[in-house]
Amino acid sequence: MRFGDLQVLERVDFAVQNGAAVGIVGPNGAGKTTLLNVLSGAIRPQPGTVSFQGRDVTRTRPDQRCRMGVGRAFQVPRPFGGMTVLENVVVAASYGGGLKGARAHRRAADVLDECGLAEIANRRAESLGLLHRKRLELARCLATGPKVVLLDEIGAGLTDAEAADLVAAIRHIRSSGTAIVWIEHIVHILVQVVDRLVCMDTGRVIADGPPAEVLKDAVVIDAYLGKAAT
Ligand SMILES: Nc1ncnc2c1ncn2[C@@H]1O[C@H](COP(=O)(O)OP(=O)(O)OP(=O)(O)O)[C@@H](O)[C@H]1O
Repeated sequence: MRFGDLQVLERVDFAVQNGAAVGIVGPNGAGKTTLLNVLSGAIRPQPGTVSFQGRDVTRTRPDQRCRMGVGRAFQVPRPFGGMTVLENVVVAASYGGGLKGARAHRRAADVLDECGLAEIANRRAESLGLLHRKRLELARCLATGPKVVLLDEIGAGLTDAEAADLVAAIRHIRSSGTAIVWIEHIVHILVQVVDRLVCMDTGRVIADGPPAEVLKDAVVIDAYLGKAAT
């Protein structure tokens, strides 16, 4: 993937198995969000292919990929501010999940429970603080009934207690068989959920494997962890 003269992803070969949980780390500007954009269909790789469950989806629109089971939670949540929390999740269940009427409402109610939002279901999204906005972003993603969720820095800005709740919620998602691809700078949170870590730097995958091994890889320490620690 390139933007003008800027090569943002280069020879990235990346596969996620059914039900797997993969963390993606790397310095700012490494290309992590761009990779999620390619996987979700927001941008088309040039050249390159994206497959989902054995089907080439490179030319499939993001909304169609969502209906197929590719869910996404964005780094900067943008809910429908004038709608309530419940209405936002019903929209996701209906348009992203393809459910109608009572079934969409039932899915939305279940997801609100799962994400700890049931008590504020009738609040307008525009009135929410950061924690609840992040939870709503996750809820909207889950309401689409995904087979894989692409999560972009949903832990950023949360307190330790809030992050612990988030870890529990994401573990629960995983236990239901949904695969997880999670970009996160807060590595100690990430490794509580994932069993594989991919480190990117300047558009390339520089390490890919069990978290304990990736975190002590000299190349990863030099490109990412060393800089993060200083
Ligand atoms: N639409 C775009 N047009 C031009 N350049 C872009 C575009 N999107 C991303 N970039 C550039 O691509 C590079 C990778 O950006 P990307 O957001 O994928 O990095 P990242 O690893 O997710 O970073 P961060 O950890 O800061 O979120 C950056 O140099 C960014 O400025």
